[in-house]
Amino acid sequence: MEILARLQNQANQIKQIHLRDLLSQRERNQVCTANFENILFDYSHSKVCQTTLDLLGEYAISTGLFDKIRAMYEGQHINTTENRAVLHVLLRAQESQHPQFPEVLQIRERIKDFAGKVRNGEILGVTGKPLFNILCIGIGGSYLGPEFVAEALKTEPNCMRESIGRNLRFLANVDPVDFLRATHELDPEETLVVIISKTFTTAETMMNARKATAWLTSHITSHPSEKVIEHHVCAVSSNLQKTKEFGIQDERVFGFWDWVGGRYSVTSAVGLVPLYLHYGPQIDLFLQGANSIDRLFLEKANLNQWKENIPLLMGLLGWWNTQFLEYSSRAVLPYSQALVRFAAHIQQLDMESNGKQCKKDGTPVEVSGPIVFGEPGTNGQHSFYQLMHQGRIVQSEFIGFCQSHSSDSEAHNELMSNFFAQPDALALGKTTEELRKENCPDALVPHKMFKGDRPSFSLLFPALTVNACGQLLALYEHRVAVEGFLWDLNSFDQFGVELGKTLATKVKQAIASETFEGHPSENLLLHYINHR
Ligand SMILES: O=P(O)(O)OC[C@H]1O[C@H](O)[C@H](O)[C@@H](O)[C@@H]1O
Repeated sequence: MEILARLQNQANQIKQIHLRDLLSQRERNQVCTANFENILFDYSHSKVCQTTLDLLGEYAISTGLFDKIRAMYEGQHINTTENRAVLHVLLRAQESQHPQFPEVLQIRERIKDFAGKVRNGEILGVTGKPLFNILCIGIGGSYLGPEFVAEALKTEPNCMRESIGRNLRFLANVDPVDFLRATHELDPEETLVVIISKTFTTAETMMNARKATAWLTSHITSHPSEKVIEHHVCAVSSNLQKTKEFGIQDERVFGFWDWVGGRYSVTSAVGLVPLYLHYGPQIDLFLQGANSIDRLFLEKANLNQWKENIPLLMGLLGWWNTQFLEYSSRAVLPYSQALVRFAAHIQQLDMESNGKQCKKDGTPVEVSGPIVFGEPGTNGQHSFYQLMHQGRIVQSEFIGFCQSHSSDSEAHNELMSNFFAQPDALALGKTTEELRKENCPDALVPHKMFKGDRPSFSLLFPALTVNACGQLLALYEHRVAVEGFLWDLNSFDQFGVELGKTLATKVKQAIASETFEGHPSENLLLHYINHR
């Protein structure tokens, strides 16, 4: 029988076996783990057994998954619709034969040198003040990843020390309110604006960039505006022509390459410029962490070792859950307030990569990437976990840390007790018999029972160090790639974001001329004009 049919058979069978029963098999549970540098990946709470794993491995081989992974690292143009390589792994490589690697190192060194000089006061604002504030302007991939990392490291003890007296702000939304919030109480004389845009044409970013330069030059009037921009603005982009046109000197522009996709650009200058400016050389460890997972992912992409390859397992399980068990949504649940912006980054990474309608060859797909959402625990428990326990079945991904950034071990234990309890509650549920034993009134039994059988996996790290933050990033980048490879999608383009942008331009013209007759949104537009 064809492998896909056998997987389908296996899915039909395992759907009949409650997770309670799967979890009662201690030997099975012990097999359902992988460990790398003391990161424990435990997928015993997923709907898989030994046979499922064997079939998933067989499918991975038959579909050329390992070759696809190697092709990515080799720089083959796997982003076929844009004819580009996908080489974000090169950005954190320690060594490489790739012809562009010297350039990668050179930019990295330039960023570190520039950041070091800003931090030690060698580079000052135009009026001679230190540049304590970094205002990053960018959106989508030029914003979400850097913000997740900046937040994750805010309370990491070394980073906390390195960033005393400094401010790192992000401005993404074209909503003028975001501008007000991002610049609130910032002294322009002490502010360095970093304009981050791969294309340097994104409407929101360009509008905010123009506003920010106007904000700087209107406040700092002691010097000509070109001088103010020269001292207070730098850029990250792969479009050096556009940065020049904007008036930014080349030595203040940190480039990257078309083989770095926006949502995969955290370890390019997109993330490195803000992060080195704010946290200093600590960020070396972030790159090392990402690199350690890159090596794991590549080195164990083979027949004998794939069960030790955590990102590959995460991808296989995600694909299995979505394609065969038909769970259409996924919750990313870090038990760490420091990861407050992690889910936002993963939403873009996952949904922009794998939310696709056709395969690489253009044939339509019925199922592709799931809906992704998330929130740190325990906050999420008091919000949407109700649905996860008694409503729809959501593939849940728990991320926890043995040690906290804080020395309050009592509160950390409290947090982590929830991290351990929730996957059990989802999987085991609570039966009517159990409720009756507790003398639950009959009328309440249907409301209080939990069917259970809801799958999850858990990633347990020793601590949210700078290194671990890089590891976490790379784990998710590669799991998304694996799922895309299994579906045979191009996970590296994003044509689905274009139509809305085009229509917005037309609406802007309609608003300017106040002509909406026959417009599909005529009702709303008229209301807007009348009430603005
Ligand atoms: O970095 P930029 O060129 O400004 O692009 C910013 C973002 O906008 C686009 O619309 C895409 O949806 C994202 O993938 C991209 O990261």
